[in-house]
Amino acid sequence: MKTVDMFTQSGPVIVSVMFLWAMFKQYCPHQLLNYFEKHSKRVFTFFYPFIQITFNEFTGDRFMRSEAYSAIENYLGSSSSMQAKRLKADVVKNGTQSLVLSMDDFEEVTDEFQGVKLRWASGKHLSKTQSFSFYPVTDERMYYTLTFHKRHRNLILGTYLSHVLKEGDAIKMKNRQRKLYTNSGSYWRHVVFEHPASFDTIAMEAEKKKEIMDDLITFSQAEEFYARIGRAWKRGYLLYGPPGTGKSTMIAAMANLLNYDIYDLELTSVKDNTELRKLLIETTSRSVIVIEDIDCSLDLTGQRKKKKEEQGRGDEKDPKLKVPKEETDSKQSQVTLSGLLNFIDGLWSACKGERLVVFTTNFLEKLDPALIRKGRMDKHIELSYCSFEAFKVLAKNYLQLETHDLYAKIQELVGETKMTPAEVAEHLMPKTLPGDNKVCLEGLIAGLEKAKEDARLKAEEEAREKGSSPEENAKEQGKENGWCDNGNTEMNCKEKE
Ligand SMILES: Nc1ncnc2c1ncn2[C@@H]1O[C@H](COP(=O)(O)OP(=O)(O)OP(=O)(O)O)[C@@H](O)[C@H]1O
Ligand SMILES: [Mg+2]
Repeated sequence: MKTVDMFTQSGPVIVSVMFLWAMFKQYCPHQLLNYFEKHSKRVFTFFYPFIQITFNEFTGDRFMRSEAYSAIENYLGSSSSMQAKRLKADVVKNGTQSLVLSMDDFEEVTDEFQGVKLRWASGKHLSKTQSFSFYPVTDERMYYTLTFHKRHRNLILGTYLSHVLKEGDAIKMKNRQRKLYTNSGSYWRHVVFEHPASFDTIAMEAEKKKEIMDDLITFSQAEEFYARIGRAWKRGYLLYGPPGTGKSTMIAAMANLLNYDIYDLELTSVKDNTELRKLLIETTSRSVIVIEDIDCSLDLTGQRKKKKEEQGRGDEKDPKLKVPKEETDSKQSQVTLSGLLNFIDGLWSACKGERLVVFTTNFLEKLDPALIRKGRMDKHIELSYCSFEAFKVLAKNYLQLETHDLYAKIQELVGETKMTPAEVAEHLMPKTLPGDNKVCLEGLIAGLEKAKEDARLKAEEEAREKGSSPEENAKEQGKENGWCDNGNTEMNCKEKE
C-alpha cells in the first residue's frame, strides 16, 4: 500500500484556512462575527480531516490506572527511545536491572501501521486540588492522544488499537518482575522469582526435552483454540521419578521458558476446601500452580474412597456441579481429593487466562488414577536416573566438556547403575577453582563403581534373606519401588514390554 504522509500534505491547507479566518475576523461586522464564532467550531471540525482520541492515565476512579494507558506506554517505549528528544527513564528488575524509557510530557512520535502514518503525543492535565494542607497539592494526570486521518477510521479503531493493546501487554509481561508465591494458610506471600534453571541446563534426552518444550509453547499460544473448543485454558503436568531427578528444577525451567509466575501450593497448611478455593481463585493468569509431593500432601486415596462409600455416588462424573461434602459439613475439615479435583476441573473454567497445574510425586503408583487421568493431568513426564545423554548435558554445563577419553567408561557404568542427575552433578562440581575436569570425571567413575558394588552387595544380602537368587531379588526390589532395573517406572517397563 502507498504510504501517505498526511501531516505534510495537509499542513499548507490548514495554514491557509487559519489565515483566511484571521482576515475575516478583522474586517467582518460585529453581528456577523458573533454568528460565525458561534458556528466556527462546528465548521472547523467539518473541515479538519483528522480524528483525535485521548487516552487518560486514570479512569473514572482516580486511583485506578487505565490499562489502556499503560499498554500504550509500553507499546510506545521503543519508538519513543528512537524518536523523542526528551525521555523519562525507569528501572525494571527482571533477573537483571534494566532501563525502560518512555517519552516525556508534551513529546510526539509517529507510528506506521499497514502503510498508514499516525501520530502519538503525550500531555498532562494540571489541576490544584482542594486541600487543608498548608501547601496546595498539584494533581497531575497524564494522557496520550492519537491523531489520524478520518479516512483510516475503520482500520485504526478496529485493527490498529487492538494491535497496540496486545503488543503493549506482551511488552509489559516481558519486562515485569516475576514472582514466586507460597501460601501460609489461606494467604499468598511472594518473593521475586529469579531461578536460573532453563531447559538448556536440564539433563535429559534431547528428543524428550524438545517434546516438552514444544508442548508448553503450543499451550501458551493456544488461547483461540481453547476458546473455540470451549475448554478452560489450562494444562496439567504430572512429573514423577525418584528424588533428585530434576522435578523441581523442571518446574522452574517451565516458568522461565513461558515467563510465568509460580504459585507453590502447600496443601498441608490449607485448612479446608473453602480455603483451597480462595487460594486458587486468587492465582493470576500466566502462572504455574505447583503441588509438590502430592502423595505426601494428603491421604488422597483413603479419603476419596471413604467419601465414595459414604455418598454412594461417582465423584468424578460431573465435578463442576457438586459442592464438596466437607464444605457443607464442617469448616474445620481437611482438604480432600474430591475438593482438589473439583477445583482443577471446574474452577478455572470461569477464570480468564492461562494456567499450568503441575503435580510432582516420587511414587506414581500411590496416586489415585482419578487424579492423574488425562484431562486433569494431560501430560505425564518421567524424570529418571541419569542416562549417558543426560550426563553429557551435565558435563557440558558443569565442565564445559563436549567429549573426553573417560566418556566410554562412564557410558558403560551409567548404563549399569542407578545414579540420579543430582548425584552425578555433585561429582561434577569442581573441587578447586579453576577445576580439573579429569579429577571430576575420575571422581564420578569412582562414585559409579561404588554405587554398582553397593547395589550388588545389597541384592546378595536380600537374596540370602529371601532364599532367592540376587538377580531375581533385584527385579523384585525394582517392582516394589515402582522402578525397573534401568531406572524406569513399572508403568514404563510395561509399556516397553
Ligand atoms: N535432570 C536434571 N538436570 C539438571 N540438574 C538436575 C537434574 N536433576 C537434578 N538436578 C540437580 O539436582 C538438584 C536437585 O534436583 P531437584 O530438586 O530438581 O530434584 P527433585 O526431583 O525435585 O527431587 P525431590 O523428589 O527430592 O523433590 C538440583 O539443584 C539440580 O541442580
Ligand atoms: Mg523437588
